[in-house]
Amino acid sequence: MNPSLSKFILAHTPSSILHPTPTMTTTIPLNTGSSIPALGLGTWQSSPGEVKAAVIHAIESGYRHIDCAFCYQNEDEVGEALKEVLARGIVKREELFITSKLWCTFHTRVEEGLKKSLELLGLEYLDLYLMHWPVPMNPKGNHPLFPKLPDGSRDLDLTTSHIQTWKNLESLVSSPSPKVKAIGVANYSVKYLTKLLEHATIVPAVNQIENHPYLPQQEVVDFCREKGIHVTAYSPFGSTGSPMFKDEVVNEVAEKHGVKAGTVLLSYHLARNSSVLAKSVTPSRIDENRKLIALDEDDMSKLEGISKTKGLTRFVYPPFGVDCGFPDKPGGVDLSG
Ligand SMILES: NC(=O)C1=CN([C@@H]2O[C@H](COP(=O)(O)OP(=O)(O)OC[C@H]3O[C@@H](n4cnc5c(N)ncnc54)[C@H](OP(=O)(O)O)[C@@H]3O)[C@@H](O)[C@H]2O)C=CC1
Ligand SMILES: O=C[C@H](O)[C@@H](O)[C@@H](O)[C@H](O)C(=O)O
Repeated sequence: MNPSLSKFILAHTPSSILHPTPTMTTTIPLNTGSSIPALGLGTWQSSPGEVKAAVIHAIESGYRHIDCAFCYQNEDEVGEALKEVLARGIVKREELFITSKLWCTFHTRVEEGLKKSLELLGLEYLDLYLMHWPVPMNPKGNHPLFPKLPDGSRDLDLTTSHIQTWKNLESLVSSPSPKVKAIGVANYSVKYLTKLLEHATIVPAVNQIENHPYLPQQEVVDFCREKGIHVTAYSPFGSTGSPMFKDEVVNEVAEKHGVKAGTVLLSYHLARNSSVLAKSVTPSRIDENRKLIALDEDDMSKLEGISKTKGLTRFVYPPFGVDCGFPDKPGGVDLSG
């Protein structure tokens, strides 16, 4: 079949048909011909000393997708966990989907950034490498990850553009023996994606964004769908302390199905044909988060109604001082290109 026709059909097929009974190992196609497991374990703010056990527990209990990043400063421990599960034969490398991300101070050093993450994780290749934010920061500033200017603001590298960074990421894929199976972006708005696509040779496989009923980002999700870019949702519970577990509407939908609030918050993304990342270092919660259900149209319209009534809440927005193009966060320097 003509590839653009099959892309069109996929993009317009309701996810209830694509995933009638979603499970944590349901996979969703990427524009690379590969696919991504619907549920991934998040590792941001998973403390060293806790994250190794969390990753081992998750893989033992069936997770196959782990979301990592150099700036989480725990990739060495995630690597220890991967080494152990692979050595014990619990999984084979090719059964895992491992993502890492290029940090902002590495935009001009893409190969070095990748090499560092691969070394820390003890891997030969990544399944997905993302540009963490479209925001280059000074690689020679007063801190290797979070450089600041004397006034306390983040030390941006205004001589570099996220578009050039993308070109450098593209070279990773076209190198003779690529160490990344796919490249993508994170925290991209429609504005930044539009600029990127004007110059891209490779369409990003994934855009990883904050996404949940308090921040549906429907315009980004629709744009990505139209362009064949898979969306991965982060902070599905509202990040640290899982504030959205208390939401009345979420609990109403959960009660209807006889499940916990977390199941509804995770399943919401499956119904949108997105994958989702849930972070926990608590074994019982890692287990609990495996449960996914098929939500119906009525559930989805209730969940969609939350932000219409309460307005939008974005839980993760670092103080870059940059206008990333999100309508709910105007102001700051425009780096879209
Ligand atoms: N690309 C990007 O810029 C970003 C990517 N991400 C990725 O997405 C992942 C998920 O997002 P994150 O912001 O961490 O937040 P989440 O929305 O996944 O929430 C994590 C919080 O929820 C708690 N929790 C998890 N499961 C349960 C449960 N079943 N019951 C009660 N509480 C629970 C965790 O506690 P505990 O661990 O103590 O159990 C933790 O406090 C990140 O870890 C990271 O991998 C996140 C933010 C930005
Ligand atoms: O992935 C998680 C988030 O993007 C996180 O990496 C940033 O919020 C970072 O802590 C920052 O302050 O810039």
